[in-house]
Amino acid sequence: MTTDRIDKHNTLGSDKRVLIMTAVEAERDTVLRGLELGRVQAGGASGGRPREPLAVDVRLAGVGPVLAAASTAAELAAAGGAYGLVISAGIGGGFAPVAPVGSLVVASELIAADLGAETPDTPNGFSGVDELGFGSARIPAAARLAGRWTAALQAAGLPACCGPVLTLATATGTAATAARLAARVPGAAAEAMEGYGVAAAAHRLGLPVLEIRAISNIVGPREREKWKIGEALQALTTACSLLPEVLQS
Ligand SMILES: O=C(O)c1cccc(C(=O)CC[C@H]2O[C@@H](n3cnc4c(=O)[nH]cnc43)[C@H](O)[C@@H]2O)c1
Repeated sequence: MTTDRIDKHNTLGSDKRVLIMTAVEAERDTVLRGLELGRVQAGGASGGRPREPLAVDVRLAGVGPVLAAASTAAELAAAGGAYGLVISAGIGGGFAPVAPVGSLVVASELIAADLGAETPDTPNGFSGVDELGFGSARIPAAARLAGRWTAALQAAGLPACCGPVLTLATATGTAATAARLAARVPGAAAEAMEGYGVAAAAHRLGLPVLEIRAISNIVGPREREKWKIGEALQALTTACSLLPEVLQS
């Protein structure tokens, strides 16, 4: 169902656009800067076949999964089938030791980590909607594109990994919650607040989805003043500059 806009080589159909959703303006501007950098670099590269410019729209989702789903659904509806791929992009918290500050996480799965019920009689004290029989809190990313983006980041010398990215309506602020989430989702790499919402809107229409998070802080006790936002946005710029090569090669 998610392959019809991505051809057998896992490249984007030439008539399809890419929709990138960010929570806030600073992230949107960073993504736009990265895409522009990619364009300039591709123009300057010698040899090889010249590429068509990637048709990308970068839009604001707002903060949190609910706004993100509503905003993405509205963008997709307004575009009437023009999009072939949807990406949630921004900064995020990294789970130690998987994703240190300044690194990048490409989602393997986008997981609504707090969508379920507290169940004091279970080992984790929580049952997700999957266990409760109310659908799924997990949406897989477009696997080959996620792998290709991760490989491109690593080849460019950036610390990057591919793993589950958790979406939460409430950002984690204690070590206890961080430990609970890591136990709930083995291999958890990052958390943010929009990915699953963006993905739910895309998934409804059978569109493939990706999420990228540039790590500004470690998931755990809240120390907002220590977030390395500039470092994370710099990493996000580079990641987005590689996107045309990832999607079009
Ligand atoms: O203050 C700034 O300059 C600034 C620039 C860019 C982004 C921000 C944000 O505050 C973005 C909010 C956005 O960040 C995600 N996020 C980041 N760390 C975490 C976390 O540890 N847990 C959950 N979410 C996190 C989240 O997606 C927010 O929507 C500020």
